[in-house]
Amino acid sequence: MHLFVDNLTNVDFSYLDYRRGLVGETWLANAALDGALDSQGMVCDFGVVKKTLRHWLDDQLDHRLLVPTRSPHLKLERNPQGVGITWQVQSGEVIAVSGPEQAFAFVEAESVTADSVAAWSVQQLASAFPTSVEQLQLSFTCEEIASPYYHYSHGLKKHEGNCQRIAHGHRSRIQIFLDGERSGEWESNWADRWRDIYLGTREDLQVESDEQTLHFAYQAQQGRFTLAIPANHCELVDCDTTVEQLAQYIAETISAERPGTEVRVRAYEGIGKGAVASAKS
Ligand SMILES: Nc1nc2c(c(=O)[nH]1)N=C([C@H](O)[C@H](O)COP(=O)(O)OP(=O)(O)OP(=O)(O)O)CN2
Repeated sequence: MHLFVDNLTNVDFSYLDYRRGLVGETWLANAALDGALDSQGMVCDFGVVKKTLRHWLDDQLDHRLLVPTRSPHLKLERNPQGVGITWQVQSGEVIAVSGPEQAFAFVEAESVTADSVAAWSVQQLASAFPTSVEQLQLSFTCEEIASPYYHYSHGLKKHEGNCQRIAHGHRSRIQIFLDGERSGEWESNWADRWRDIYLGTREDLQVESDEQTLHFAYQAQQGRFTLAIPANHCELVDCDTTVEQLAQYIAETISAERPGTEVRVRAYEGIGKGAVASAKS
């Protein structure tokens, strides 16, 4: 018998990609199980399926940096403070990240794709279900978005939860209204500007930064985090990168270019949530 659960949960994370660099991403998770019927006449109680998988996905993938451990572009070191990673991008540039172990997911694959992460997750979940479940399948899909969207990575050092991790991210739609009218042109501008971007807070910038490479570091509840990233993969902002403050930043930036226009921004963080901000200069 075959059982399925669509849209189990969504996971927000970043990953290292040879071509794109540091990519913020959001996937929806779907599950399917094969097995015989148990004494309740079920392959497995939906309550058990959803609780088990949501707990594992929230704990092991959500808000982590996914690192493909079989990639030739990776160098990985473990030290008493946690993990240090160096990643070579196709352009020849390098991204270096360090932080506590819990900020990373080490995916045994050559690259991070929806299929490789699903296959690795299924291996990790091998003993999570009763023996009556013969096979588990996971799949990850992207939210269908017909309008512009961007992928960003960031870290919120003041967040008491896992958003404090320096390199986690989202795939998010953006809606921009000028004098009440939706502007596809401005939405496309921001989707291009923030494609695979790191949004860094200026106060986290370190003195060793130069024109080529920006270095960020901070101490948060889970430990010390550092990131060195090519400057052309990064946009610096003077605020924390909560979605409230990013929506305001976008609205004010547009408003400065379009004085006298009422600018309203509806910025999403991942799927189905975000913030609205307005500006007029
Ligand atoms: N009001 C705000 N709350 C939160 C913000 C924010 O900008 N404004 N940001 C975060 C983090 O950036 C986090 O990455 C958001 O991820 P998400 O998975 O959506 O957050 P949750 O863990 O709360 O939700 P789950 O659906 O349970 O994963 C957090 N909060």
